[in-house]
Amino acid sequence: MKPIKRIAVIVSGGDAPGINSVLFGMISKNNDIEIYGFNGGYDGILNSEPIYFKDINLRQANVSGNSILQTSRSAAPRTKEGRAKIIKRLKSLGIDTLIVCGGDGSLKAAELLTEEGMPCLGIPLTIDNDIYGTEFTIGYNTAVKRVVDVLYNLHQTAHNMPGRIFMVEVFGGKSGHIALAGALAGGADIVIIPEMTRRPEDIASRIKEILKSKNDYVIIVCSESVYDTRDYIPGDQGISMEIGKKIEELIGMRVRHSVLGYFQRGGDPDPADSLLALQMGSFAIESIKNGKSGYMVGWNHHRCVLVPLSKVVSNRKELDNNLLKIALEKEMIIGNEIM
Ligand SMILES: Nc1ncnc2c1ncn2[C@@H]1O[C@H](COP(=O)(O)OP(=O)(O)OP(=O)(O)O)[C@@H](O)[C@H]1O
Ligand SMILES: O=P(O)(O)OC[C@H]1O[C@](O)(CO)[C@@H](O)[C@@H]1O
Repeated sequence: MKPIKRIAVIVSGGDAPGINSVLFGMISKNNDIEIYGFNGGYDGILNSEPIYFKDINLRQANVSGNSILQTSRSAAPRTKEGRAKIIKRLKSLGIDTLIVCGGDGSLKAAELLTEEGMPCLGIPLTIDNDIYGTEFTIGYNTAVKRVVDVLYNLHQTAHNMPGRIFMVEVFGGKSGHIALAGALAGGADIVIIPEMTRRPEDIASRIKEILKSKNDYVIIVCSESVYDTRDYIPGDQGISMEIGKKIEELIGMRVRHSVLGYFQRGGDPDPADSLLALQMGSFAIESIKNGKSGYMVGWNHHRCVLVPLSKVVSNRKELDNNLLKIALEKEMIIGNEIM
């Protein structure tokens, strides 16, 4: 087997806390391998010069959410011609393997590049946690913590001025992982997620029930993508306002809103994400040394594993069953699973 000398790393799609820790994990195993990075995702391969990582003090950067490598959404990998340009550029620099840190779209591109002649390895990095083959994605735990921090504060103002209804809209793309975990950990009363149906009438009657029995307040967590009349477009915000309006009409009470938005994606990583990222970065290098490509590094049963990229991109990740069961038992979800 030909010894691997040069690896390039990119971050692609939405950023997530923990990028620097992935790099830190890679460098500590650097031995006989040169590691380069490109700023700006797939576009960066075409438009920028590689950065050699040995020159950078990663120890300090490890704890920061201000990433050494910037990310982007780019058009190039979506066409065969674009991918051919990316492969040509990487080969001209003598790169043996490309490591792609990103979400499902980025990993799809990595799968296609591998098929077309550029060996790639994927690392699941997205706050949404919506990637098949891994229990957690890098950035997810930090994003859930952001939601929970807000809910803790909300409980206090809600307690101080009782009798009110609060609605918090959270990120998560087309999945409800952040909303479900955030709502449970943050003690919300109701959670609205894209995987389950939600009739405003049912939500309204549950709100009335809670206000009557507890006599204090109601906190609702709503996923950003729960549109019924059209498809969700990444970055869309405001569906909670629409649902809130319907609830107001049904109950005759005001719904008070907070749309969390990008605040959930920025900031320093929590230790859980730093440690996950460090291990995935280190494992990726180890795997490349063992001649692996065409895989994603996943996290299952407390350890890193390799999952074929083809499997990752052709399957949908289910919600955590235990969390879903608890939310249903507590009547935080009023609806049925969407098939
Ligand atoms: N079907 C596809 N084929 C080829 N390349 C793709 C495809 N989908 C996405 N990509 C590439 O991956 C990049 C990132 O994809 P996308 O914007 O969907 O984010 P992501 O990686 O899914 O992360 P996140 O959902 O967390 O933002 C795109 O800008 C594009 O370059
Ligand atoms: O930064 P953009 O392109 O507006 O995308 C926002 C989307 O990206 C994500 O943060 C995932 O990276 C989603 O949670 C969110 O809907």
